[in-house]
Amino acid sequence: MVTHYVDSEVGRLGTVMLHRPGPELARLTPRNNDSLLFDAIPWVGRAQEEHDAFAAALRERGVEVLHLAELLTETLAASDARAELTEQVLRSPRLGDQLRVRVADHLAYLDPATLAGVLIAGLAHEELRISRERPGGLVYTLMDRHDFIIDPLPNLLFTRDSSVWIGGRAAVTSLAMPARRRESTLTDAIYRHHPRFAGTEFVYHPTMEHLEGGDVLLLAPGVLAVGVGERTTPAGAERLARQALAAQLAHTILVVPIVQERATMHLDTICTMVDVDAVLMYANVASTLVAYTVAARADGEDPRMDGPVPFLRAAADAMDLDQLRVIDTGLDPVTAEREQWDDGNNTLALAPRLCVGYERNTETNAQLERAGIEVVAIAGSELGSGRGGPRCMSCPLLRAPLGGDAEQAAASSVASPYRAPRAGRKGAGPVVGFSGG
Ligand SMILES: NC(=[NH2+])NCCC[C@H](N)C(=O)O
Repeated sequence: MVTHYVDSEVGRLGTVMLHRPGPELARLTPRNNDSLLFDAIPWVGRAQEEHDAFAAALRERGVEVLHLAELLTETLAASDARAELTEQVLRSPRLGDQLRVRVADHLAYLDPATLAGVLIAGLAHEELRISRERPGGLVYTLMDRHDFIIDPLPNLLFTRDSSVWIGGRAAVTSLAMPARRRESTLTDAIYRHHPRFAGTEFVYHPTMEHLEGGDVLLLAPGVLAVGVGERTTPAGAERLARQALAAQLAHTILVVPIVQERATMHLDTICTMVDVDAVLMYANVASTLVAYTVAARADGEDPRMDGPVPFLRAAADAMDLDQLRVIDTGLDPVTAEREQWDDGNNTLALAPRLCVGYERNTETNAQLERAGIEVVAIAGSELGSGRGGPRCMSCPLLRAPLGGDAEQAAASSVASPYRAPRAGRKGAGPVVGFSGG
C-alpha cells in the first residue's frame, strides 16, 4: 500500500505532518521577532489551543495527523540520526572550540525527546550547565545569558516550507532565510532515518538552490507551479524543474514571478487550489500574474522554456482544461488586501470543494461558500502572527491520487492503491510515470 504520495493540491487528504508550536514560540521577543520572521509576539498557550483545534478539525474529517516533534523524537532513537543532527548544530562557527565541547557534552546526555526539544526550541546560554571544573571559555563568558547557543525554530510551525511531496518522492527544500535554514535538517533526518519513511526517494535536497514549499503548488498530476520571489530563487525553480522532469514527476512546470515582499513571501499566500479546476486567488494580482512554462524535451536536451503568458491561461493549458475557475471576484481592494495579509488565500484543501481557512477572513470565506466550496473555519489570531495560514501549517504526506479518473479518485478512499496517471494528454507531453510506491 502506498503510504506517502501526493499528486495534487486537492485529492482527499489522507495524512498530514503538522508541528504543534511549543517553547520555541516563547523565545520570541520584540528584539528578535523581525529576524525570526514573526510580526508579533504570540500568546503561546492560545496558539497551542488554536493549533490543537486545527489538528482536531483534520482528524474529525478522517485525516491522519503526524506531529513533527514526535517523528523527530523517534528518529533520534537511531544513533546515526542523533550523531548527524548533533554534529550539525555543533558545526556553528559561533561556538568556538571550547564552548563546542561543552555543548556536545550537554547534548550527549539528553534523552531523545529532550534532544528533539532542544533542536526545536534552541538552547539559551543560561540553560547550558557549565561546571567550575570544565568552564565554557571566552565565548561563553562574553555571551549574554539570554543569547542563544542554538537558535530556536519558531517557524517550524509552518511545516509546508521545509519539505514537499511530489508524487511518491520527498523534496526537502533549501530555505532562504537564515532563521529557517536548520528546519530542513530536521525533515531530512526524519525522512532518511525514521522507519516509517524507509525507502523514501528524494527529488530535492537542502544543499540545492533556494526553494521553499510554500512556493510549490501541485496544480494537477504532472503539473507544478513554482513561485519565484522573496524565497524561491529563479535558480531554485530551474533546479526543481530539472529534477522533477528528470524523475518524470512532472511534464510541465509553471514558474511564476511574485512580488518580493513580506505579504507575498510565497506563491501560496496569493493562490491556493480549492477544487480540481478552481483556484482561490488574491484579487489584486489575479489578472496580472504571469508564468513561464518549462517542459520536457527529448532525452539529454535542456528543457523547453516559453512565456511569459498569463498564469491562468498557462495553468489551464498545462492542466488540459478549457479554463481554470477563479474565486476572487467581488472583494473590494482594501478588504482583499486585509484578508490576503491574514492568509485568507492560504487554504488547505481536504478534498475537492472542502478546505480549511482562518475564520477571521469572513469575506473570502463567504466567496468560497458562494462558489460551492465548503470552508472549515478555524481560529488563528495567535497562529497567524507568524504570517501563515492552514496551508503553510501543513505538509501533506498522502492524498488520494487524482492521476487516474479525477472524479473516481476524489471519491476513492485514501488507502486505495495508486492508480497510474492518465497518459497521452493534449500536447503529447511525455508520459508521467512514478517510481514511488
Ligand atoms: N507557506 C507559507 N506561506 N509559509 C509562511 C511562513 C511564515 C514564516 N514566518 C516565514 O516568514 O517564513
